[in-house]
Amino acid sequence: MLTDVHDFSEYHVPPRRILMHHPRHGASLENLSRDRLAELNFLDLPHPDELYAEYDGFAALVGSHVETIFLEDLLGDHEPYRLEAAANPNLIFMRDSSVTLPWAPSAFIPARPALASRAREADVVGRALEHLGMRALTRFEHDEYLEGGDLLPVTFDGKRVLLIGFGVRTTKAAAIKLALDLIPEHADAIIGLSHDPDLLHLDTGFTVLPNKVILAAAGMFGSGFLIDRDRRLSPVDPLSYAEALGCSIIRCDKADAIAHERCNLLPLGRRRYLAFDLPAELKAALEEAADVTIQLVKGTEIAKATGGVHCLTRPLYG
Ligand SMILES: NC(=O)NCCC[C@H](N)C(=O)O
Repeated sequence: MLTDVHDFSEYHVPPRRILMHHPRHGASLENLSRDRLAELNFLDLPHPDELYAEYDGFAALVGSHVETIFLEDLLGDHEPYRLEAAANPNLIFMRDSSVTLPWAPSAFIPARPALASRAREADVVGRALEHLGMRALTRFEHDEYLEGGDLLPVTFDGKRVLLIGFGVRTTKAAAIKLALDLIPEHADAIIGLSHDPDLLHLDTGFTVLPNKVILAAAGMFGSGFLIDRDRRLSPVDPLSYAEALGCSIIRCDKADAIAHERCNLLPLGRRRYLAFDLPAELKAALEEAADVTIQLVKGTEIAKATGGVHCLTRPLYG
C-alpha cells in the first residue's frame, strides 16, 4: 500500500530547491541545424525565441512555488560547463543527468547517459551537485547506463523503492549495480519495468500520484522484476502488481504521451503539480482521483526536443 505517513515519495516531498539549466545560458539552440536532430533525438527544430519564452514562463511558475537554482549560478566560468552549454541543447533536461532521492538529501546518483551526444552532462551536473556538498552514491561503468528520467523514487508501504524503466536508454546492469550499492542503506527494493522502446524514458509514459493513482501510457509496459531487501530478484508484471496492491491506473494515449508529454508531470509536494497543456478531461480525472491541483504551462516548442516539465527539473531535497 502507498501510505501518506512516512511518505518519502517524489510526489509527496516538497523539494527545497530545483536545479535547472536555462537554454539562454549558452547558444546551443541558436546554433542548431536540422542535420543534428537525430543525434540529439529531437522531433523537430524548435524556434529559439519561442522556446526561450516558454522556458521563462515555466521557470517563473516553478519559482512561484519553490526556489530555483541554475547550473550557471553554480558553475559560472567552469570550462566543461561552458562548452556543454554552448553545444548541447539537451542540457536543459536536468532530470536525466543525475538522480536525487527525497530520503537521502545530501547524496546523488550520477547518471550515465546512453545517448552519445549527452555523455558529458553527468560530469558537469555531478560537479554542480558536489559544489553543493552532495556526494555520489555509486559510479556506473561497462554496460551500466542510467538516465534520470528512467528512475522514480517512491515509498511503497513504508519501503524506499526505486522504480526503474528499461527501454532504449537505461540497462538492467545499472539496476543490478544500484541494488548492490544502495540496498539496504539507501533503498529497500527496486522494481524494474520494461517499457516499449517508443517511450524514451519511464517519465515519458508513467508517473505515480497521491491516493495510489498511477498515470501510464496505454499498452507500453510488459514484464518487470522486483529486487527485494535481500537482493533476491523475482519476475513481476508491474502494473498488475500495482493493481493488486490497490493502485488505480489512469491510462493515456501512447502517441499523446510521446508527442505531447502527457504523463510527464512535475510534482512539487503538498499535492501541487505542473504540466504542459493537458486535455481538460485528463486533467479533471487526475485532479479528482489523486486529489491534486495541476497548473498548466505552454510547452509546444520544448516538446519538440522530446521532453516535458519533469524532464526539465532536478529536485534537491537538502
Ligand atoms: N526524461 C526525459 O524524458 N528527458 C527528455 C530528454 C530528451 C532528449 N532529446 C533525449 O533524447 O535525451
